[in-house]
Amino acid sequence: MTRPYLGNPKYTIEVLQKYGFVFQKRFGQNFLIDTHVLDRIIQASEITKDDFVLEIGPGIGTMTQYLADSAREVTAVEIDDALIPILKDTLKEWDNVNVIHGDILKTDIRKIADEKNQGRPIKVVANLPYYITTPIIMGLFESHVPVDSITVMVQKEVADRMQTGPGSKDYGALSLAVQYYAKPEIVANVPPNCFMPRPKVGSAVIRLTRHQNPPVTAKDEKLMFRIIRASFNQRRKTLANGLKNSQELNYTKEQVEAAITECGLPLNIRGEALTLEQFAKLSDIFFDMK
Ligand SMILES: C[S@@+](CC[C@H](N)C(=O)[O-])C[C@H]1O[C@@H](n2cnc3c(N)ncnc32)[C@H](O)[C@@H]1O
Repeated sequence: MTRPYLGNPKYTIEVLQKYGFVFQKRFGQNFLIDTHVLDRIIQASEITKDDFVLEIGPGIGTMTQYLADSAREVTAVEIDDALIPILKDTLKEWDNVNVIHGDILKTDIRKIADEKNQGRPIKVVANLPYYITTPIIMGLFESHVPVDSITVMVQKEVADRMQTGPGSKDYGALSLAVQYYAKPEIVANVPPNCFMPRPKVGSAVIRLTRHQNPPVTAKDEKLMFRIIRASFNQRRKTLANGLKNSQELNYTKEQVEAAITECGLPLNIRGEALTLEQFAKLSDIFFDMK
């Protein structure tokens, strides 16, 4: 039989009306209603029939249907109680989908990867709830869950921040953190009319392909990220001032200035001018001072 695919405004409205569904702003609910965008996400994620896919926030199951067609198996984690019976209905024709009712930030993703994919790297695909984009992505990287790639719809501005390099106004702690763990590539810009309801901001699909090994090695990864955060905390200040005034670090003015000089950088340089390599070098200098 022909499966009842969602992914266009007519079927989406039919499902919403059938269940009397009310959108919850607090859950960042903007459902995709454009088949071209769905095709582009599936294509960019390069899913094959060997892959296990984790979807975050399936909504009414629109993208889940596409993922289930392409992947070996899909697990989708959805927080909203009201969507669980809807997903049961819209996904009933697919036997390779498992829906977990819960909060992704409290979900043991490593356990899912172990049970469903024997601990091998999984693919993550999602139209993310924008209010928790950064904790979701950083949580996936920092917890060292085996992940091959993350292909996600995010706010356009956030996608730009993830992809950009030194010197740009968008460059910051998020750019460096993402680029330490993965290679970012914006694969589509998506206007508000591709969603129901329409978000107030533009969106973009970004693919983050996990590095086998980070592009730089720092003696203490956590220290390097504390230094990065401190450097961007006060954007208009120099790197030296950011580091001196940081609550997270505990270095004297003399130590900070000595480290910056040893790194071969001028004392008036700003954090946004440094590459990941330079932050790693600076972090090692501080590490050796202890
Ligand atoms: C932007 S919508 C995407 C819905 C669907 N994937 C689509 O593209 O049409 C985000 C989804 O994430 C769900 N969500 C929000 N916060 C969540 C959380 N903490 N854990 C799991 N799902 C969440 C929302 O209820 C919603 O279904």
